[in-house]
Amino acid sequence: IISDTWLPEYAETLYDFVVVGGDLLAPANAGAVVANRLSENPEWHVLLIEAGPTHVGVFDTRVPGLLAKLQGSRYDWNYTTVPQTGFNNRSIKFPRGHILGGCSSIDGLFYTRGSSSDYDRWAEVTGDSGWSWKNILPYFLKNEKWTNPADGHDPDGEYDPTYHSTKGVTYVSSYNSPQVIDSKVIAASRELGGEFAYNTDINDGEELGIGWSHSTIGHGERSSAATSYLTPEVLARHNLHVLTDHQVTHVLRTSSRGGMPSYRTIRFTPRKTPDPYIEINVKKEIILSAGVVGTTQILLQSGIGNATELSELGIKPVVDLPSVGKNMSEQAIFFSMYNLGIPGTIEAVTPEMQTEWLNEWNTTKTGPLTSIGVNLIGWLRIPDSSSVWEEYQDPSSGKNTPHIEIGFDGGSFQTTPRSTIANAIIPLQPESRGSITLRSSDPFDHPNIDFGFFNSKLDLITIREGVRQIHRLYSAPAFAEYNLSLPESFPSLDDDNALEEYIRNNADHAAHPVGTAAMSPRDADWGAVDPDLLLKTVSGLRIVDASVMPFIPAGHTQAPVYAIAERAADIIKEVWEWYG
Ligand SMILES: Cc1cc2nc3c(=O)[nH]c(=O)nc-3n(C[C@H](O)[C@H](O)[C@H](O)COP(=O)(O)OP(=O)(O)OC[C@H]3O[C@@H](n4cnc5c(N)ncnc54)[C@H](O)[C@@H]3O)c2cc1C
Repeated sequence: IISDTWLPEYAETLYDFVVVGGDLLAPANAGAVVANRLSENPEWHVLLIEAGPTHVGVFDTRVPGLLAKLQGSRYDWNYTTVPQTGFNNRSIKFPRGHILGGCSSIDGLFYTRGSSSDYDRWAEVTGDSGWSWKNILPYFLKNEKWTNPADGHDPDGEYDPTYHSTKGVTYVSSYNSPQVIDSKVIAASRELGGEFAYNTDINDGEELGIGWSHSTIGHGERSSAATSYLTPEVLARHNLHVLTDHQVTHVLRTSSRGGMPSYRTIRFTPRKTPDPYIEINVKKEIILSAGVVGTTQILLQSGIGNATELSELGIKPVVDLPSVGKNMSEQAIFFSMYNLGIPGTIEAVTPEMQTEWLNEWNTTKTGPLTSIGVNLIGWLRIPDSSSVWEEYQDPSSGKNTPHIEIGFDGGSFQTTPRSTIANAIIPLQPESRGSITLRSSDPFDHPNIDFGFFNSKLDLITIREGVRQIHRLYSAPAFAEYNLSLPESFPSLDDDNALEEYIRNNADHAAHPVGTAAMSPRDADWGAVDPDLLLKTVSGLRIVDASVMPFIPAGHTQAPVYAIAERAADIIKEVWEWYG
């Protein structure tokens, strides 16, 4: 059942598991994944609680090209960061999905896994080989349902089938609608080779080079955690209840188990009228999949976190876990724009074109609105020979891990390139760390979100080097006829200080924060969860979402969250099936 009100049959059920955050066990993903997998056991009663509304009937979530309309809408939590020192004290908007499926219902649909070394590093720092690339890959495959692109082109050569699965649940495809600069980027890659060499599959654990982007799109439509894990068949299970429009405010200590405080009581309330508060007990576990912000907020409001900071806010500290909300790692993003010096390029999208594209999508689920805007991605390293490494240590997980991602947006929504090519530049493995802290003891108050951008200058330098790498690519003969130039306001590429200042004034976030409840070895005195994702020092609380990643993978985060959630579901099943 799915309901936005607390039904009598919900109140009458004694739940084995409550999952918080509608990305199904990893509501991005995560919450929806977990709720789905646990309710496969008909003996277990599972309740999934989501603060936002259902995704059913929300048209804009279905059409990939309309994703920008979701940000700032009622399907977004609409957070704002605290002033970012590294951004010359600018505060920036920070969207998060407020809807079943979490961010996967509103995100940019890029499907990237990161490099094999990212997961081998997780295994090393947690002491659990289950997180290694070799062992996590089957969970990527369990999630993925590879399908042919909407425009009918043959994706042969744009991926390696060995590393993909057609048997999972979330659709993944190669690019769905061509854009004009694609052939130029491929030609330049061939001409220059080296760091720009063509990579057949950017998701096989070896990302470096330039390759086709993959996205969570199937048959022209967004595939989210909600559409893939909360299908009508899954929602028809007698033992799965989904409660939308309700916010979890606290987890409460119920008793003790195994010498540890047992957290098996959960408190929540309707989101629109925060009254009445409902409290229920859970037989087996509470699983927090509320994302980096939601999960941190619930833990801190419940007195689980840095005891001194909580006391200062008048919250009684009950579990002193100083790592909660700390160690946050987020990538910055910066767009460099190039003007096209050829006549006849389209200046702007007209309303007529938009209507035409929407008609096409409505009738055949094809056309420009099936595009995520970026068909090719470059994954680059700052060379070992660079003077940067005289001052800084390499923050990447290994030599096969890129420092920089470059997305090429050259008029995907037009048949000829618009007069500007936009290039998204992301420092993939930032050294800077930020935090989420409470503003007050009111669970409805948005917390302080501080990404700590450019606290380490290396992240700024990484973007600066990315700007120069793009310039090298555009100097290839393939781009000569475009006669590209940087806007007049853009500083000289030779002037480090001017370039850095320009980046500080114009950078944004990439929407991929992780690490606020990071995994660490069972006996470590840092980190928030053990390698099985159980919250340290208590019984009954598990965290399954982007918060647990100890380091951000070199890419976007929804695919890693799906893999974490799938593995977590197996871990939970194994434990509780053993207990019977
Ligand atoms: C605008 C945007 C663009 C992005 N683009 C991409 C991309 O192109 N590719 C990619 O890989 N990743 C992208 N991401 C990031 C990716 O979607 C997220 O990293 C991932 O989905 C996070 O999953 P999660 O399970 O950790 O949390 P979320 O997806 O944030 O899910 C948390 C869920 O919990 C709910 N919740 C929160 N607090 C409470 C509470 N107290 N009570 C009940 N429910 C609660 C939320 O409403 C939400 O549904 C993007 C994200 C955004 C916002």
